[in-house]
Amino acid sequence: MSLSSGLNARPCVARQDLPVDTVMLGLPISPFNCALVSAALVIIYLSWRRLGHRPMTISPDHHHNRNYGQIFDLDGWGFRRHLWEEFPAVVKIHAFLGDIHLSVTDPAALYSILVKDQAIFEETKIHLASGQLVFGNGLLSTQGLSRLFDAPPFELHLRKGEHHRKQRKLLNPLFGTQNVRSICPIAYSVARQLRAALVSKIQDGPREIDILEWLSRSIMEFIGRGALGHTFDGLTKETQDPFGIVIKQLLPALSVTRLWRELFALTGSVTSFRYLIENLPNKSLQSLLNIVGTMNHHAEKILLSKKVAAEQGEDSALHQIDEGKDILSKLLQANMNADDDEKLPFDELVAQVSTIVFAGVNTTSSSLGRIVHLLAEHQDVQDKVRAEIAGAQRDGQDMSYDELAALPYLEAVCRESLRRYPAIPIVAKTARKDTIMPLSVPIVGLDGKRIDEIPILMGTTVLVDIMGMNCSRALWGEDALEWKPERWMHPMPQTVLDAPNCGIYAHMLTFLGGGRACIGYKIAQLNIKVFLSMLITSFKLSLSDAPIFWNSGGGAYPSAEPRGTKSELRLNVELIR
Ligand code: HEM
Repeated sequence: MSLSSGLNARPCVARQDLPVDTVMLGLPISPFNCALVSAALVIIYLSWRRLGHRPMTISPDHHHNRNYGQIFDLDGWGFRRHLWEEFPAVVKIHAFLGDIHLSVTDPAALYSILVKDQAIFEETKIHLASGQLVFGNGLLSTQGLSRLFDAPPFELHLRKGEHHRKQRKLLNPLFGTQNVRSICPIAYSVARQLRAALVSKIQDGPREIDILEWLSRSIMEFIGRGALGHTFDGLTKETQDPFGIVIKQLLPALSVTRLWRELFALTGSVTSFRYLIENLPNKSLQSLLNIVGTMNHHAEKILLSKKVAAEQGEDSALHQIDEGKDILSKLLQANMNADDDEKLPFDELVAQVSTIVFAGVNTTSSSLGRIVHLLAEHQDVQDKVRAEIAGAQRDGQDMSYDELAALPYLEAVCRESLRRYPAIPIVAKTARKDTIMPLSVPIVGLDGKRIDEIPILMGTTVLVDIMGMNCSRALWGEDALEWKPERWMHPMPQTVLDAPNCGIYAHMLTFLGGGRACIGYKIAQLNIKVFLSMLITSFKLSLSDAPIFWNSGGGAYPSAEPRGTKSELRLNVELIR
């Protein structure tokens, strides 16, 4: 076949030096080359099966011929919006190597994917395999809720069953309101450092500043101290903590290696996936591995120091940063007190450390960055939020978690920004067995037939269009695409209340829903509100001449040029108090 002929056509110089029994398809026999050839054969077989043999009855003829790359394009906003507007509910997307994905915005279908049938709709292969490679067995990468899926080859290679649920059971209470309340003073302490850093930049008068840089550093510091009991010192030292540096490098490193990871995930095995990545002499992949190595080394160091403190009991807590109020210290305590079969092993605890920083920092920076950008554009809203906070503060004292949560206009601004501009606009899930996906409202296929529900075949990937549902006109009204904090000062539209509620937050999908919803959403809200209240009462933020483009892709971030790879958000900052 063409694979072998292609390889045989290569110059034979290298082969002539080798004994006959050490070559295979023109490559020297080594474990890596065997794996490479096997992987290539599996990938070719899978692509052939997808292209030629995949039944096309899985979705309505509501299909779209454009490339899947457009959905994840850095400038994919327009294309996605076109999809929701032209094809509400469900649309067929042509994906990698001829695969078909369904992009979904229908609330009943989303309820089925995220809540009712969440055991069927698991994380995609690339998500799980990459997560295993990068974090090990952390929350983002352990397999889900069900023992249903024992079908080879993919599931055989992942640790199955209740793994993810077991981790959530131990971790969920630690991210609850009580613990979030107790880290509120840490948020204020970091907010004051943020204020001091900005004040030092504008001593000589108002100035244009890349505010995102400072927000990201502060959020990293808050998550470091509040969640891990570790200071990155990102606001005080010029040199940055090595753990902080690699955490920042991880997302870009994952983006540039996406194609390789997509390809290797097709082998259906985490072991082969890891083997291929570790052995392919490719600069980007090797750089990803270096980042992962450094990140895990530091995560382990943090955990070991916390573990020693936890074992020494309460006295040692007093000597720790923020007196051991952080979530990791509490996790270690909970793990020590848990029954043997509920305990997490050491490697799974290490995996949670980098998972939490990775999942928390970029998303919160992006969301807070978006809010300050919107407030710079809408000075009237900025003034109103400032007046509300100033009116509620007693003698300049920090407001408690509950007092902040009770400010209606601040809440409205946060909700509306998180609704209209979710930091993660799309996530993907794969059906692990054949199922039926219901629809709230029947749709009409291109053949004119009415479609009430959609049969989904095992292996089909569905794209949960978070932004599409958050901005659905059918749910939120004709003004759904406008940013209007005032909408939250009135009762929610009946259409939203009547739709199946699949999100954990304010009837929207920004923090997703179901068993894999964001575990840190209360921390994110606390973080956003404390930092915002400090910023808005100290500074006036306004637009400068610097251009700002919001890029899409896996997660939203601003840059100074379209499709910019460097994130930045330059605003004018003026001290007012
Ligand atoms: C505004 C800020 C945030 C947004 C918009 C956000 C959004 C999300 C979304 C959409 C998911 C699901 C991802 C997927 O299924 O692929 C998720 C998961 C997760 N988030 Fe967040 N997040 C935010 C802040 C945080 C914070 C502050 C933390 C931790 C301190 C955190 C920790 C996590 C973890 C550990 C998961 C994985 C949960 C699991 O699979 O069980 N997030 N987040």
